[in-house]
Amino acid sequence: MWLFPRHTGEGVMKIRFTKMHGLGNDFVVLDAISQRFVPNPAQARYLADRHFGVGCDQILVVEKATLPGIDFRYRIFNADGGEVEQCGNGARCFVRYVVDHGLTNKREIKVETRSGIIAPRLEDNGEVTVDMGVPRFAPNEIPFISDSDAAVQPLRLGAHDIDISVVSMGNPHAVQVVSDVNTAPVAVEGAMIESHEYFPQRVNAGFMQVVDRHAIRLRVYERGAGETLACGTGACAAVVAGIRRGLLDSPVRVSMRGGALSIAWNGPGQPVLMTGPATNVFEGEIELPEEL
Ligand SMILES: N[C@@H](CCC[C@H](N)C(=O)O)C(=O)O
Repeated sequence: MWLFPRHTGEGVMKIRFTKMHGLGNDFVVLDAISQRFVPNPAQARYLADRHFGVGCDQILVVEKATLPGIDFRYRIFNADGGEVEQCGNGARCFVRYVVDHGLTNKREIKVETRSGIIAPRLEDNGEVTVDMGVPRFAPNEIPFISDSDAAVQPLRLGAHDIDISVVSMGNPHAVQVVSDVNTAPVAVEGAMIESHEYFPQRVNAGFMQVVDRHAIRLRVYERGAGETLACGTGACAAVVAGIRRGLLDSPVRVSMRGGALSIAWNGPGQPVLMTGPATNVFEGEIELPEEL
């Protein structure tokens, strides 16, 4: 059985792309301004496939803005083909992409995403700082089935309860504190939390180890992608959860398997600032069967 249609030479589309990563969370970036292409779910899965396609955790699509005073719109598709609201590591790569490809000469850019406007800035040292917006805790904004927006809430997982903090960074996160990220049951529990019935749009599951009041270690089982080497919105959500729980003080260094981010948050009603690198890997062209 073929997992994907064979390439017959007929009905084939060629798509230009750039492969990038933010701390090992990797992306296929598409310029949908010059080549007018936005992947459908099957095409997104094909591009993301690490055996048949290019391979990535998410696909980022760069488009013209639709709102006045905004520079670009960018869209995010998980490896499972689903379109999502926000991506922290993606936001940093997006900025490097539009600057490096000469699509803008600004270093501070306003970008439309599915969950609102974000404001990334390319720093002199090549890192990118992103104003990721104000975190939300109301259950209907996650969405999470609960009548409480308490900083810690129980969640039934199989035969036991875990304590989670739910945070929306535009996209949904459930963060738990663990004693050691290396031994945390990320694959098994992460998958159970991701598709828990109390999260009707599924959720990203974070496992945070507090090192001291300004440092954590973090692993994230991402909705629609599985465990990634780093998750920008996951880092923001974990720091916000840790500060709300009285465990952390801003700024916090978040160490993940792919590297570290700096996250700052001054409390409720304030935006979260994320700073970290964005890396170009290579440029390429891939043939996409039209029947996908
Ligand atoms: N890797 C991202 C988050 C991508 C989206 C996420 N999987 C979701 O479904 O919400 C990041 O760096 O934030």
